[in-house]
Amino acid sequence: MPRATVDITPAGQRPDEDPSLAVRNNGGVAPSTEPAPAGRREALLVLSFGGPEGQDDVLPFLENVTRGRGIPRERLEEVAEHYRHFGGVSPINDQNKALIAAVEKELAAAGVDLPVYWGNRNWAPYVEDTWRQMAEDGIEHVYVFATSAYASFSGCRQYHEDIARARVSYGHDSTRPTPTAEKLPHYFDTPGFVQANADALAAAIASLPESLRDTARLVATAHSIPTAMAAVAGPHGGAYEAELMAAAERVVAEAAPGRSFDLVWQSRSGPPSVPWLEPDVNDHLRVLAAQGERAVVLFPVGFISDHLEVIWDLDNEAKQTAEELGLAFARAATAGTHPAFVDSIRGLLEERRAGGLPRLGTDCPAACCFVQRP
Ligand SMILES: CC1=C(CCC(=O)O)c2cc3nc(cc4[nH]c(cc5[nH]c(cc1n2)c(C)c5CCC(=O)O)c(CCC(=O)O)c4C)C(CCC(=O)O)=C3C
Ligand SMILES: [Fe+2]
Repeated sequence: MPRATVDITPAGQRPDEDPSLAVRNNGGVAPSTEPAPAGRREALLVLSFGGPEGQDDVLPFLENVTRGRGIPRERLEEVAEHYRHFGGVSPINDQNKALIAAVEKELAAAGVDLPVYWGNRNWAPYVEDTWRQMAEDGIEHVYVFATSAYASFSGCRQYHEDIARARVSYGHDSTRPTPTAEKLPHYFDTPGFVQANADALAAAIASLPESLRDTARLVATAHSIPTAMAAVAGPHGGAYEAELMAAAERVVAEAAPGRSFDLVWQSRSGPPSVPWLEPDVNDHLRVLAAQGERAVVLFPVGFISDHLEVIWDLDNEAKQTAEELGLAFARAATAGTHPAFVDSIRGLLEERRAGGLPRLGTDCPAACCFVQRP
């Protein structure tokens, strides 16, 4: 089946025709258009956000996440409470371990002999430590699967920066060369990611009482980001919203053909004076109730696992909002370890190993998603 893509760049234009592409935003390494050289020792790195493993980790973790980001103290204390509610343990680490186990199994079944490593930006195992391990294991080239499917500073560029930092951190005091690396492209439009989300949406619709299934309002959610960040997402701006809209359209076309849906935002942070994408999911539920809607199905297509921002901000907060408004509520699962999603991850890896034209997320113009820090 041909791979569906959304053309974020203008017709016929490759991102690297942009004159700002003197240096690629890919850890300093231009992605190859040749097949992987025979005999090169390669690995897959699952690069993620990281999360605390207990109450003592919560504040140091939050300090790592927000260092230099201008997040008010009150917001941090509020988010700390969300983690404390779950014993200070983020579900994201177990979810990443499960994803890695599923990908390892998938690669083995397909006869792809490639070790899979795990590293994070904000908590152990830190990506710098994983990089050292990979280098010491003799790995020469790393394909990086970031646990975000979309463009934006937070979802793409920051992962490129993590890769660059990890490469340099190993390079200085070692006898072996630091491995080269390439980030795998955005994957919101891969058939497996769409299929996983569509199956989950169909199941969530089916979980409602029969009388509400056909009329329930379908609501896609994603992490809000500052509007200034959204404006510069992708080579030409606006790619975060465009990719999310494209993904949600495909998911609904698959799970509930012909039905309309809304795309709204969750988990806003930052000081109130800084504008973020709106409407917030809770405000949107109020509008829907006022319009006479009786049921909603939320599908968090902006995330790939049911981590804390999903289980707290949707299963607690948004659900409670819906209850207060008398709206029946269902929440679709994220892609998680759905076999179709895992299959598409193998596909992304094999696509890059075969060479060919690198796509957005692998080959990003130098200024892509660049945001001035607060
Ligand atoms: C676009 C996006 C994704 C999706 C892409 C991706 O998945 O990467 C995402 C994912 C996640 N965000 C997460 C957690 C947090 N995000 C924060 C803060 C922020 N997120 C932002 C954006 C995003 N975030 C932004 C613009 C900020 C403001 C600070 C800054 O400009 O960088 C804060 C600080 C407190 C707060 O302000 O909320 C926390 C604790 C977790 C882990 C959950 C768990 O532990 O299970 C995950 C997967
Ligand atoms: Fe976040």
